[in-house]
Amino acid sequence: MSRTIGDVILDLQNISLRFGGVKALTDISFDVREHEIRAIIGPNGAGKSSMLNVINGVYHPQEGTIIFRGEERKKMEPHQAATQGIARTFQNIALFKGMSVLDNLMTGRLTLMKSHFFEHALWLGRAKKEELEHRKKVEEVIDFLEIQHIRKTPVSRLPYGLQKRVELGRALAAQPSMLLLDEPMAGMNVEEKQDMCRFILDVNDQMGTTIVLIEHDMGVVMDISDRVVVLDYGKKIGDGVPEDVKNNPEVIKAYLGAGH
Ligand SMILES: Nc1ncnc2c1ncn2[C@@H]1O[C@H](COP(=O)(O)OP(=O)(O)OP(=O)(O)O)[C@@H](O)[C@H]1O
Repeated sequence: MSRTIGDVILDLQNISLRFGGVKALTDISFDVREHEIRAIIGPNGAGKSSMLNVINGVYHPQEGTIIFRGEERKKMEPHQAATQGIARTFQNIALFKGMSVLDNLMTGRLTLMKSHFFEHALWLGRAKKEELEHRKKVEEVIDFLEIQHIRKTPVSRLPYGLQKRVELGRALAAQPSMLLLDEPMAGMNVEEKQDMCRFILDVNDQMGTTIVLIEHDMGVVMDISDRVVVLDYGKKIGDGVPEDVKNNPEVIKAYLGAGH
């Protein structure tokens, strides 16, 4: 599949979010188009993770409007985000460390499971059929991410870079139409970063998944993103294609000021 960037599917309008006296986001507006890779960048504490949490319903903004696939809301609820096909990964890996890679990926299917807990426990007809279907999808993700050799390994025994890949796998197991990635390459060596870049591009291209990503590595951001939004102290200071953002004086000043 060769991707074509489509219409706006997520439109964030005038979002403001406060925690007591801390203004995490002030009047932020930007949009995300179908199939694009949209990066959110900015110095530490700029409000990037808060923005992802607004998109997937973990944080509720005091002001603003979120329009996702034509539905307008003041806030998103986590279950709405999940059922509407939004999945995310976290800055600090949030896997079940004692469980195998396969079982961790199966937890990514939970929101899609229809049969009742008791049917699963008793392995009744519908549950059995459903579980086999979920297994099949998870095996597809395992093949896609080239992690067949570690499918039975407990996550705690894996090197950091592979744990990050498993976390991507768990998000993909939910077959999201939009994937929110919070620093997918943080703490990785060059080779691990190259692998992760390739997988992100493949997910976007072959699965058609729209990607919103926070990343500190500017080389990576400028290489793989279609458009970049820049936050600083909770305010938007830049938005556009990588070339424009790179040459935006306000962005350069914010980064130099932050010692990047
Ligand atoms: N749950 C919370 N309670 C109180 N303050 C919060 C909370 N979450 C974020 N903040 C504050 O909001 C501001 C933005 O934080 P956020 O984590 O969104 O920034 P960030 O750009 O993701 O930073 P980093 O690059 O360091 O991860 C910070 O001042 C932070 O302390």
